Amino acid sequence: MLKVGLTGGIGSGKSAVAAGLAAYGATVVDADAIAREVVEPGTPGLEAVVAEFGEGVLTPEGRLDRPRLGEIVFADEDSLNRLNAIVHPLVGERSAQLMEEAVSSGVEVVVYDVPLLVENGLGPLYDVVVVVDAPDAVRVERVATDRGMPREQVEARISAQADRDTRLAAADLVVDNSGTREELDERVAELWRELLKRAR
Ligand SMILES: CC(C)(COP(=O)(O)OP(=O)(O)OC[C@H]1O[C@@H](n2cnc3c(N)ncnc32)[C@H](O)[C@@H]1O)[C@@H](O)C(=O)NCCC(=O)NCCS
Ligand SMILES: Nc1ncnc2c1ncn2[C@@H]1O[C@H](COP(=O)(O)OP(=O)(O)OP(=O)(O)O)[C@@H](O)[C@H]1O
Repeated sequence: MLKVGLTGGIGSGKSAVAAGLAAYGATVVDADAIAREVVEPGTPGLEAVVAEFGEGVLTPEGRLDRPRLGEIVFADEDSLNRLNAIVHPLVGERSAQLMEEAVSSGVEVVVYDVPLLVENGLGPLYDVVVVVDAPDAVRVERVATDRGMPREQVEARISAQADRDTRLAAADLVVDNSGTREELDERVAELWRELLKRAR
């Protein structure tokens, strides 16, 4: 069994690679999805976020207003640190549980898909660290076009993350996603062959 840490900056194509690996048979644990679950209505996580940032970060329906909170925290490092201090321990705990379940299920490859692997020093927890890489300008364009996020917001998130060279320095394997989706599919097929080799 091989434990893979999969990371990449915003818009690198990390989720696309994770989906490809899942299709080949890997079990994927998704940190972004867990980070959403731990602040669902009725959770201690959401209560803690509201205690820190006020009712202004809730929608009229009482859900977390994610774009609003994003505007606040990615414009101010201190706010981002305070949000991370609430959410990251909850994500860490739930992820560890799910990773353990996946490992004991007997699957060959378990992938933890996490944007902040390098920033949070999580590399040593994995047998292999895979970095999905594309130039910053390409990432900004993809997220702005596909997700409709304002370019300045994408740029602010890039600034809040490790820079490209720092992330690449932590990689055991790099998936280049500067090209087309078809080229990415080919890279993912190669990656899967390499991971299976290392798992066996
Ligand atoms: C600020 C929030 C509400 C904005 O929500 P939104 O739906 O707009 O973005 P989403 O959560 O889907 O994240 C999209 C991408 O933004 C980047 N990003 C998110 N959180 C962070 C962070 N704390 N630091 C740097 N980049 C981040 C990542 O590349 C991520 O893949 C949300 O990102 C959040 O709660 N962040 C703190 C928790 C966290 O660090 N999550 C990341 C995985 S643990
Ligand atoms: N090779 C590619 N060519 C064009 N678009 C791509 C390519 N790879 C990914 N995309 C698109 O770019 C966007 C970002 O990709 P994806 O969501 O996989 O990135 P991510 O690294 O998971 O981002 P985030 O950190 O925001 O979760 C998506 O809309 C995706 O469909």
